[in-house]
Amino acid sequence: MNRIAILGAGVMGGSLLSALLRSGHPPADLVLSDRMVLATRTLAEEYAVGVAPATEAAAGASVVVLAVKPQDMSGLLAEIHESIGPETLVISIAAGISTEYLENRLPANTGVVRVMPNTPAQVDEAMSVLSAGRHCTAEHLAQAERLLSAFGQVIILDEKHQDAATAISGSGPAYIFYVTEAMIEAGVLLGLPRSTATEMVVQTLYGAATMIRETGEHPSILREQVSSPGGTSVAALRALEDHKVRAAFLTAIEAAARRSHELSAGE
Ligand SMILES: NC(=O)C1=CN([C@@H]2O[C@H](COP(=O)(O)OP(=O)(O)OC[C@H]3O[C@@H](n4cnc5c(N)ncnc54)[C@H](OP(=O)(O)O)[C@@H]3O)[C@@H](O)[C@H]2O)C=CC1
Ligand SMILES: O=C(O)[C@@H]1CCC=N1
Repeated sequence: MNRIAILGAGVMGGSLLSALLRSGHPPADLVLSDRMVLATRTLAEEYAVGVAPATEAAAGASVVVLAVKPQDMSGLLAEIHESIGPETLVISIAAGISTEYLENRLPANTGVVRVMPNTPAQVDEAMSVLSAGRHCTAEHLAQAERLLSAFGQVIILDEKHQDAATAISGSGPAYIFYVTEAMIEAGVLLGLPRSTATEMVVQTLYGAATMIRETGEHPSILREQVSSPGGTSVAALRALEDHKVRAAFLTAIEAAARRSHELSAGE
């Protein structure tokens, strides 16, 4: 039995579903469940996968992916408790929800892996950070790693780092999209057509990210290469320093990690 049940068919559940299909999982091995029955049916029809109530989906699965909001997790765990078999691997992608929280609400000795993925899973460029629960075997962890590395990079970390991972890579795409919006807006302010500004910004982000990855250079070296003495870049960077943009990023990412920690307490 290789069935994977995805419980929660929202943004992330849908992203994981499409990523798993692209990576070669047969549609017959995937089943989706969500309390929004109509939306689930639409998604299931689009991808030709099965749809079932959470209890039924979980009962027939070797891997159960929990993709509901942290605030909905305890209700879902109560619902599926009886459906989790001794061999079932439970993978949770919920921000802030610890493996201990999950283990305390699942049958004794259930293998649990906590994962923080991100939406670039939609384009096979996810960053997924995995942490093993107490009863997770080496085979469980390898299984989770295989599943997630099909649509991006995987790092295995001690669970104490999950709030940081959530703040950096889980929420990270939101910060990058925000910076992208701001740069496009600046282009429009300078009189460029929006579509032209968008093309310039997107290619610049893509090129800069590719340079960081391919050169292996520290970003500060790459930034210095752009900053000609007495030139335009250094004038802009001074304005960013004046507006404390670096400090704003530190504060913002600390706030995200704090929020992840609060979610673990059910707040
Ligand atoms: N979005 C992101 O970038 C990332 C999200 N995550 C995590 O993924 C999880 C899902 O987030 P996201 O996809 O954004 O949220 P969404 O709200 O888009 O999706 C969650 C879905 O689960 C449904 N749901 C709630 N309770 C149940 C239940 N008991 N049974 C079945 N379905 C249920 C919700 O229904 P309803 O709409 O009625 O509430 C909703 O459709 C969260 O825990 C989040 O922390 C992790 C990494 C990145
Ligand atoms: O904003 C959130 O809570 C989720 C978790 C990480 C990304 N999105």
